[in-house]
Amino acid sequence: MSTPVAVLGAGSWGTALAVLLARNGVPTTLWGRSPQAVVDMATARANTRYLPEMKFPDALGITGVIETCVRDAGIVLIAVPSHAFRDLLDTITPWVGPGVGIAWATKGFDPGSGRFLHELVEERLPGHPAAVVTGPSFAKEVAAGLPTALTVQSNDPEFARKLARLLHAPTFRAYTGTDILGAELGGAMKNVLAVATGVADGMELGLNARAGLITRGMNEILRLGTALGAKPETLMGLAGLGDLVLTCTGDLSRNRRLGIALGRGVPLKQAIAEIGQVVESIVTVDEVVRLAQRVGIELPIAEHVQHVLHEDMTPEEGLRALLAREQKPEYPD
Ligand SMILES: NC(=O)C1=CN([C@@H]2O[C@H](COP(=O)(O)OP(=O)(O)OC[C@H]3O[C@@H](n4cnc5c(N)ncnc54)[C@H](O)[C@@H]3O)[C@@H](O)[C@H]2O)C=CC1
Ligand SMILES: O=C(CO)COP(=O)(O)O
Repeated sequence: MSTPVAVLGAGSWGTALAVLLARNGVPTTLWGRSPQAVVDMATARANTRYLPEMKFPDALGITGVIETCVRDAGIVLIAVPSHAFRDLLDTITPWVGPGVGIAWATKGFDPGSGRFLHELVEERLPGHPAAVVTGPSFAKEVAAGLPTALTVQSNDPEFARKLARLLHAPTFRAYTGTDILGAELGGAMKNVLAVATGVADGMELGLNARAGLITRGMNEILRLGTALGAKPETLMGLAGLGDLVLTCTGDLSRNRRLGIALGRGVPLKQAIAEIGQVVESIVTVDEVVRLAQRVGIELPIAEHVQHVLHEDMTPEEGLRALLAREQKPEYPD
């Protein structure tokens, strides 16, 4: 029998991954925080709030009891928002068995400390195989069975291969690698940059502006990533460029939709409420800017997204300030 997997977090992404695993014949249990949501999912055999279109296979277990779920697992896959990651990890740490692999599909940093999620995992569960599962993957498209490619980057190549094998399906390709930091950085930064392209599109600034922002955004990912030790190939791969393109151009993206709403003049609070799901850029932007300041890297687009999200700069002022920056070489010689 295949390794049992506990998927923690029953939002749209945790649900999609759990269903994918269960359809592949992997014994999978999906844990949700809300008792009512757990009852509803068990009754409807679907996550009617977050991903109604994806019916649960009979074999998928649903639970509200996190301790048993984690104790019974050979792999724990965390899919809660980044703001909930540290507390969840602290909760489950005593129940994780020896050698159990820890994976996460969360995109972002530990808010407040700005630490990478893999640092939290390695600190609490030293010696365990650890992996980030990331890449261009809208839950709704996975639910619809549309072709998707993502990457599993791990400190343990055997664990990466195993997890990728469990996820791999006829319309779901899972690649592997060893650059956790690069993959995490790409997945976090693309959310911030998607707000910028969303703002430009909301202001109807045209396709040239969108392409310019995506490309200069990629430059920001590359500069910060390589300064922190990420591999350029990871940043130019599924976890970086791939997810940047998806999130900056795909209207299913909540981060892009936030930008579009702001660009159209919708107030921040109203835009967040209308989206009604996690919008990671709101917390991630502060950590990205802080991280860049720590290593002395300027990130004009990310910094202006921060001004617009948190410092009362209007989208118009943000874009005008970006355009008014001094002329410079496209990249250092
Ligand atoms: N939806 C997508 O297409 C993708 C999402 N992701 C990432 O997955 C993570 C989760 O996002 P989604 O599932 O999309 O969010 P969502 O907005 O669809 O659902 C959030 C879920 O997290 C749960 N939650 C919130 N606080 C919690 C806590 N303290 N403890 C436990 N559960 C808690 C909520 O009850 C809800 O079930 C994010 O980091 C996101 O960037 C990554 C790839 C694709
Ligand atoms: O990470 C995602 C796709 O890869 C989902 O993006 P949003 O969180 O912007 O919806």
